[in-house]
Amino acid sequence: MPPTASQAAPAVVIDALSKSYGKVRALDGVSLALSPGQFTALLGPNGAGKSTLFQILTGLFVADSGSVQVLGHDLARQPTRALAAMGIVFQQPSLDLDLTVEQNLAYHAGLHGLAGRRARDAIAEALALFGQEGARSQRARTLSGGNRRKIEMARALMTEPAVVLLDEPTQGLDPASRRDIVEHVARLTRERGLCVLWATHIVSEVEGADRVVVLHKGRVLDDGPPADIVARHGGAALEDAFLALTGREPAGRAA
Ligand SMILES: Nc1ncnc2c1ncn2[C@@H]1O[C@H](COP(=O)(O)OP(=O)(O)OP(=O)(O)O)[C@@H](O)[C@H]1O
Repeated sequence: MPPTASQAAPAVVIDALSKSYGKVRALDGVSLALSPGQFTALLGPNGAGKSTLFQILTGLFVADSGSVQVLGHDLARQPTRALAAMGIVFQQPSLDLDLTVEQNLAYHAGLHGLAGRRARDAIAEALALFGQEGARSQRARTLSGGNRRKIEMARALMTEPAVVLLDEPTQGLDPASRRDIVEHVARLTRERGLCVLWATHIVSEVEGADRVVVLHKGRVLDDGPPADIVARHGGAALEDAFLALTGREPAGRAA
């Protein structure tokens, strides 16, 4: 029997990570271990530190202190190996809208040393994961916002990463597209044993996550399955617990 997410060795270990911008402490001693096969939501309001954590995990920023290990590779000492294990979907859309979907993915494949038939196969497989085979020859500009996001996710998965980081990946999408994308990624997490970290401030999209890490003012305030967080902090739903944790009472409870 394969190990469950909680039994498997962590794919990512974040230890006591801190980062300040001048006097603003964006991350204050954040520690997390992320498991394969687990969809972890990093839930925090604006300014919580989510993007700062992602920028450190993706090697764009260096932490003031603390460490990150990805599949046992230290991000500071072995960045190439650590980064090679990760697929990333950035908060800002990043497709070249004047290129076709295939050209966008082929460019990314080339950056990862995939060419010729291997690249074509990887592109076809990645597009199929998100039901986007038919978009292959279309210019990215002609796709809906939701489908552009799916192409970015296909691109992130094309190199078969063990770890997938998504920073507010549903920004600007309508509720139906958001739900569709969350369900897609949750299914792939289970089927492929991915280690997924999904940052968002939208509570409703992560109610079905395996685990929710609540980040506020650079600190982890709670961490666990959504039902456990709700039970610990009261209220009827994750949103109530989130508002209580981050110091903003649910509207119904305001005096
Ligand atoms: N480049 C920067 N220079 C100065 N302060 C910054 C910089 N980037 C972020 N901050 C500050 O660091 C804190 C954490 O910001 P960060 O963008 O990481 O949060 P976030 O949770 O991603 O927010 P959002 O949901 O709004 O994107 C905030 O107080 C923010 O104003």
